[in-house]
Amino acid sequence: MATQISDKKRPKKRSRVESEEFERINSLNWNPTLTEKDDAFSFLIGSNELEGGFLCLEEIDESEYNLGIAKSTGGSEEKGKTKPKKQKVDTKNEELNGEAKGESEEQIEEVEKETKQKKKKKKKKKKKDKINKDAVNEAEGNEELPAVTDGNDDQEQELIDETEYYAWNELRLHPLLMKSIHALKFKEPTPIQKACIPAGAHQGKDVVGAAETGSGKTLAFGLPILQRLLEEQEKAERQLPENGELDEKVASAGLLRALIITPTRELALQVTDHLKEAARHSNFRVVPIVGGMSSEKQERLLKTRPEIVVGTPGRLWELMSGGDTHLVELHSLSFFVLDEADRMIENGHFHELQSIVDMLPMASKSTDDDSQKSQICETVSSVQRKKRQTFVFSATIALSADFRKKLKRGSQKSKTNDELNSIETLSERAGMRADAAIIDLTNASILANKLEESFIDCREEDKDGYLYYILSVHGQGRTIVFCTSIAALRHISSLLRILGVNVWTLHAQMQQRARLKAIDRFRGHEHGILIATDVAARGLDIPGVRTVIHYQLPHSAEVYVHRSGRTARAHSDGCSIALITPNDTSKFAALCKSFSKDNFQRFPLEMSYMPEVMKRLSLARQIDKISRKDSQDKAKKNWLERSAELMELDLEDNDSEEERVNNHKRKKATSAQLTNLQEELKSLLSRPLQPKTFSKRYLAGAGVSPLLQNQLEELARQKNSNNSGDVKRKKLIVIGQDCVEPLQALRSAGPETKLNLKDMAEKRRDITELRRKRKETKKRLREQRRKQKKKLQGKE
Ligand SMILES: Nc1ncnc2c1ncn2[C@@H]1O[C@H](COP(=O)(O)OP(=O)(O)OP(=O)(O)O)[C@@H](O)[C@H]1O
Repeated sequence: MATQISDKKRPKKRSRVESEEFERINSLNWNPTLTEKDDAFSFLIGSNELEGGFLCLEEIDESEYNLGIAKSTGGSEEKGKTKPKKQKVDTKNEELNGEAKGESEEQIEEVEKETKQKKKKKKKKKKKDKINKDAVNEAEGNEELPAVTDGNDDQEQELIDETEYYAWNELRLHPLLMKSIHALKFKEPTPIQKACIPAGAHQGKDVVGAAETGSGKTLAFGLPILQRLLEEQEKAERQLPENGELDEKVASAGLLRALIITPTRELALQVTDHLKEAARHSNFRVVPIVGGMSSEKQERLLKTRPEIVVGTPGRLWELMSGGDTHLVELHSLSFFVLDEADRMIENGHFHELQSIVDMLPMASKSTDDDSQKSQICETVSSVQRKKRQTFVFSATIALSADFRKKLKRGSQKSKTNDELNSIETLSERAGMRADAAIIDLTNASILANKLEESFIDCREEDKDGYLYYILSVHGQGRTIVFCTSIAALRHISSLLRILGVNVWTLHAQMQQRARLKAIDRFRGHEHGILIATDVAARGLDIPGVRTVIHYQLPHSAEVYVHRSGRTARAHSDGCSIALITPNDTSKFAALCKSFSKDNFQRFPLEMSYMPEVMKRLSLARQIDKISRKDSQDKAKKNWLERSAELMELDLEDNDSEEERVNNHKRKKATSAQLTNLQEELKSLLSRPLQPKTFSKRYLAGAGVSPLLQNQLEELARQKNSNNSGDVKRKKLIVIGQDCVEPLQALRSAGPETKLNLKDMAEKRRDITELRRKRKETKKRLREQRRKQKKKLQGKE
């Protein structure tokens, strides 16, 4: 019957998408038990609620959301039953589709009418948004911004198997957000997203979130923010008169709704991009405010009054203290986020952050009377003036102090300013409520699940050799090499470049433009190598990073976790290799202790490569030394000449004729030596790195043809499968430049590479004891000698 009426009443020329949607509506199960009084959609939501096991919702009109997504609701049992159905994504039709579920024909007509009206309204708004977005685009220097689409765009209508996205349904996200999630092809929410979205988006709670690196924390706070903003927007629209005049006001209000603070500029830009992706089907604008870029440009960006601002504390505070109107109108702020919160309380960020936090209106102040004072706020309905939510996220919160326990105990006593340098006091000052949801998904080791860790113990002077070995023998996939100091970074990047290894560098003393360029280039190269300081340790999300090398150990366990977390992100795996010198052993043991690790794997090395590695390295070091000396001399000379010029002095050449000749000769000899060294190295580098001899255990794949390489690999596979029952027999693996990436080498290595950390700790204790005894003996001997000397002197 439904089909007949719809056929009669609707114009015959109907779009394919529309007719598909109506077929789908008509094919839905009719629930005859529903009375007119019942909420038309409650049976849909209700089932979802039961299956999802959610708590009551706060301030949410459920019938407005989840409708497009609800078609596959019914919980896990229904999951299997639902036929995978390919359909075009079209938000408007989804709305229509969802709202029409379980309705009579008249209701369908009504819905159609309503949809048309909505379409009209949205068109108007779209025009407005386009103007706003264009302004942002212009201010960002034509930086690409996703266009606001209404879902009618043909290119957007990809075929999507929505049943694949079933796991998202429980989270009841707005259809526009689901549309972005489809576009991002995120089939299911990550555990931290699953846990944070109900608390943050539906219960309106403050959230403290801890989960491993690369686990999707950005969307765990980003989606709740966008969900609530979309809800508010729709509520406001519903409450406004049909003519749409006030609608325009709401759209143009342009209040700051969410302020997200990150510790590094790169992370702020990345979070911005990520949120822009998620918000691409809404009209909310996300803008980055970071140091190292023109403040005028950023002020222009803020003039477009974006709803979401992501920034670093320094630049944000600079603009806030300068009185930027958009940033200081904080009464409208509904979300305050501290990403990588534990880094924020460290030196260098803390004071600006503290000042920003102090600017936030306190909960009591942000009530109605306060906002009534603001003229702008009056144009926005009260739905936009809810309590501010605070989100505090990091992979390593649980490592740093007893923040979690304190929050659980509700020990929220106010502290003095001096004591503010801890996450809990900072969050408290930011207005975090005592009933915040604490979501800690970190395991005992804190480290990412799919991360394989290893180490190489070596002498300080051999570090460069091992680094070159890993990069040249296993140079597969993207690699980040972490240094603690910029001097070390300069040293190894220079050596590696001389050795013909193409590397990019990233450190805090670089200009922002160069920093971003380095990341971009690294991102664009499948086997790229980035040498970085800890400025790249946190948050940087570059897909395909297969290996992280700790050239120097970091100062803290947190930094180790974040550095290693640049690999094995989202659903991928990866490995980390730490280069440990005798000086590092106690630091390393302490690190292992903080991760509750009992054994660690030694990275498998084919030592027969080392003579060739060291030969090349020795030449590179000599070349580096000569070039460095030469450039230092030139810099010194330039400085002298410049200073003399400034002081209008003539530089006298005091060298005698003989000295000048000798200098000239020396220079000529050095230059000849440099040329010889370069020639020698060039000839070595022209052939692939070869092992000195074939090892019993490994066959070297370097320098062999792909065919032979395949044959050797096949042979190795056969050998390994024959040996599978005999664990103790060493495996045969093939390593080579075109073959084995570090993770694979690590996985193929035998059990002998496992290092028991308890044994290591015992050995260390023995060594310490030995040193102590030696010291004591020396002291005793010294004492004896002194006494003997005294005796002798007395006799004399
Ligand atoms: N539901 C999802 N399914 C698949 N991939 C996802 C999902 N959510 C996020 N991602 C992707 O996972 C990667 C890591 O996400 P994100 O940067 O948010 O992690 P993080 O937990 O903040 O990491 P870190 O602690 O290192 O900052 C990103 O590339 C992101 O696009």
